[in-house]
Amino acid sequence: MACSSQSALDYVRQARVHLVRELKHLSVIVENLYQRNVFSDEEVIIIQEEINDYDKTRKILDLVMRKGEAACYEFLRIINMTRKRTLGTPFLFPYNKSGAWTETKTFDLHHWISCYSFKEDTQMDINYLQGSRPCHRYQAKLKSKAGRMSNEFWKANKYLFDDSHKPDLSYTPLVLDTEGSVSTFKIKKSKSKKMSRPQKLRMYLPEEKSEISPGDLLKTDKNIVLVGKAGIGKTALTQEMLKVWAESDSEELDYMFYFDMRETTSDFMSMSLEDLLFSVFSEPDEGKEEVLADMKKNSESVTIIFDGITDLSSSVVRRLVEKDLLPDAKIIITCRPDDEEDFFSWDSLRVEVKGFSEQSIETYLSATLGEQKSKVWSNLELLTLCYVPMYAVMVAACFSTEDPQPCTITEVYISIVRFCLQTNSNKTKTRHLESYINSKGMEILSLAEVAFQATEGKTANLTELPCKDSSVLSFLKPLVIQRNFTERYATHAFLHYTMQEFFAALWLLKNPDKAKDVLQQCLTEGMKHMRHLIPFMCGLLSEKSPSLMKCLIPAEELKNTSNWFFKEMITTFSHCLCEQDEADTEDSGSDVDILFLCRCLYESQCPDACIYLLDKLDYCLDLAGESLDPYSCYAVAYVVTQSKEKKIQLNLEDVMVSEHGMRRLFGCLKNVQWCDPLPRQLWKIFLLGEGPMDHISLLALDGNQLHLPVEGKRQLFERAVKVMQKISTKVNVCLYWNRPTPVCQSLCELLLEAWPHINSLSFRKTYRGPGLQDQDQHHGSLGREEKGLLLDLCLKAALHKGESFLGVVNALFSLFSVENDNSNIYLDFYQRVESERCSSVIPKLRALFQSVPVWFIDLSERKASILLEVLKLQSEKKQVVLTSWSHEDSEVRSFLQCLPYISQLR
Ligand SMILES: Nc1ncnc2c1ncn2[C@@H]1O[C@H](COP(=O)(O)OP(=O)(O)OP(=O)(O)O)[C@@H](O)[C@H]1O
Repeated sequence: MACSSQSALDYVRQARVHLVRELKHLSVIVENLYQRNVFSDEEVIIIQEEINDYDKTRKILDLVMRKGEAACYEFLRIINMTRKRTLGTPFLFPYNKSGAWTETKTFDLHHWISCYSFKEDTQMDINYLQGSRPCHRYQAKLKSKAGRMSNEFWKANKYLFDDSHKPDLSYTPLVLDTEGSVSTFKIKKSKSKKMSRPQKLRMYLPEEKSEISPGDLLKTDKNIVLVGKAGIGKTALTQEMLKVWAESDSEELDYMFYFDMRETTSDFMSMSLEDLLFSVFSEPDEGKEEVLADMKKNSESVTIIFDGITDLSSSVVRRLVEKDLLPDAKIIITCRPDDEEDFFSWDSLRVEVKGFSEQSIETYLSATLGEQKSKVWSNLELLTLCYVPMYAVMVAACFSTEDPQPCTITEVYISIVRFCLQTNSNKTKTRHLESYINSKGMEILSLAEVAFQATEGKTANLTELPCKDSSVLSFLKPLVIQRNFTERYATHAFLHYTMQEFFAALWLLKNPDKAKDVLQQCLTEGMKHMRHLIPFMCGLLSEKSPSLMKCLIPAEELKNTSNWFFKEMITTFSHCLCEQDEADTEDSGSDVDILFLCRCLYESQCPDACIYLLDKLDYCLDLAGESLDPYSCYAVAYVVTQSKEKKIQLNLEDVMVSEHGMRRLFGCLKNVQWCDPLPRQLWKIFLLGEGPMDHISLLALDGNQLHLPVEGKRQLFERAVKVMQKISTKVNVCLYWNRPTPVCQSLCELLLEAWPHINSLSFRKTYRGPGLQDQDQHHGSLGREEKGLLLDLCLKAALHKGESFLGVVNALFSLFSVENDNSNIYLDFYQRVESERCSSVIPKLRALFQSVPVWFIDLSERKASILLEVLKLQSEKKQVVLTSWSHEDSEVRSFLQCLPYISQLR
């Protein structure tokens, strides 16, 4: 290696003979030398006047060497920084396998320049021109076009979102698989045990194996085939590559072109390279020939993207792909799996675009929906549907609108179908879409038919493809099924199973005679999966649905079907619900429950059908034990809200609801009977729910009352304390006993901590004890349980509350409304202290008992010895009123011992 003290002049001189032969892009070298003030204007002219490149090179070298050491050093720097262009392609063979220089006649200028040891100087930041000015200007033009195209691509779908919720759409990482071969589209017939529906749906989510970014793909110098299903993100990926390139600040002179083959294929047929690059994409503002020549000479600096290629019928595209034109250019093509065949033998990197991983779906939904994300996130069907980015856009767009516009699941699917058709009809304007759907009616309905047959046959593989129309194919992906080692067959499947169910429902509406059978099938063990078609049928029958249906099935036919369908469905399913109730089995096998019916009716948006169902259910919706995602809450709230004249009885025992769902349910509570145990159920849901809940609204709903059971999870009571501490007004606490039991420790702790925030305490018993009715016991005499609770609390206060004990006990007495009867409760308290052997607190009781002016005692019920102990504790004699007498001698004797402490006896 040369050392830094090495003379630049000598270094150039030694290589002069090779440089004269090899140097390329002389204009670049001259321009850089001129910029660095090595050459003057006159010298540049002198060089340009030389006739051929050989003479030009000699002139440059001679002039530089004549100018001495500094000029040669500058020359070497320029060669070093522009070596890719000025030294041409490097030779590899002068080195042996271990990298040592071998005797050879060829002098490698790349090696030569890399051996010169440059000073650690500031020139690193200087921009050296890599090509002529027109080339650099053209590169800048292409970069600005690439940036613009990418921006326009991401903006194009913004119109789908509500004006108030327009998100900034941008690239979200896609799962890119470079390991798979064509066979990744194969699926093996699994003999493993049956999977549940959630398991099956989760299978759609691709797993991220190794993260590959668009930037990584740009860096590889291989050609690339991006293969993926319709709407999976191939164009988005190429647009992101354009953006990354446009924003890169590398000094390299390179060029990038993008062609949307769906838009331009027909024009490409007989085009020249120049026309393709300059006329179709972008024309240089100056030096057209020079730019084209530069690209031809340095074809490794050209990248061309052909997006959505279906064949190689255009000769210019074929010649580029086959390396007949621009042999070192990097060609990137995107195609759907069906069209990949033409590129099997192409020397390229195959990248399968697999869509969004679960993580990316979350990122995408957070970016587009923010907090509203939970509406989609909690619904596995919709969540897994979003692995196809084109579907994710529509899901996000549908849910981006806030209430009062309800969005049913069917509406989301209809929007997706319309969006796919629009994209596939070569971006037909929305206003032309209707006629496009009309013209494709046959194809769409034939797809619906195969969807129905497959669903009925419990398979996702479509036995036969209805047609090869692209509008139909955009919902499908090709599959190769491996029957055994030797046998395979090609088929198709929907991009998502729920899409198949949607189309199957569509077919049923075209063939309503079959719908009755399907309703019956839903109730059988073997065919219960058919129930997933019913909500879609209801949604498609809805008069509010966007106009997909009217393009496919005459409105009259739909009306005829809806006239009987909802009633038939409710009768069939509610009958099955009654049978379940009678059999009282948890698992009837049909999986049709009230929640399912509510979902169907929400999809239908049909108030009459809701009333029909409520009537069948006696206006009672029992949702006990259900887990209600936000969508289910929308559905329940919708059904309840339809009952304007009669209030609904709602059972929410042990129901799980998210905060978002709760907000929905709140809206319908005015139509619900507000009585036990609903308030307690709601408080339980609120306090045990995840995420922040709107406690203020719940308190406001019911006279500032907080309802709590006397037994429950610790978290329930801990959160209740926090709620009470947070709000400024005191709350009215209502405690529920649903069996005769002491209250749990956590409740005691709550009351001892939160009593300053409690305005009143009331008690309700929801059990029927001997001689007891359902009770609502407010102030007044205490029942056994309440008294037990009060004494527990007083004892705990005595044990743990130190100085503040008196204040706490008095506050508790007043909360339990026992002022008028206090002497009895004091005796009870003393008795409890003794029985618990807490003698250490007895001295504390003196101050408490001091305030009692008269002691009342019923000797038929209480031992006189207790009175004696209590009287002894006090420093002065007290009045005693004896309300009943004991006939036991020992009691009489005990009482006589009290006399010295009594001032007056009545
Ligand atoms: N990585 C991504 N990040 C965010 N949105 C994406 C992404 N990929 C795709 N999308 C969204 O999905 C829509 C469809 O994607 P795209 O056009 O890239 O699909 P495609 O694979 O090229 O489909 P086709 O085969 O029909 O051409 C895009 O308009 C874009 O809104």
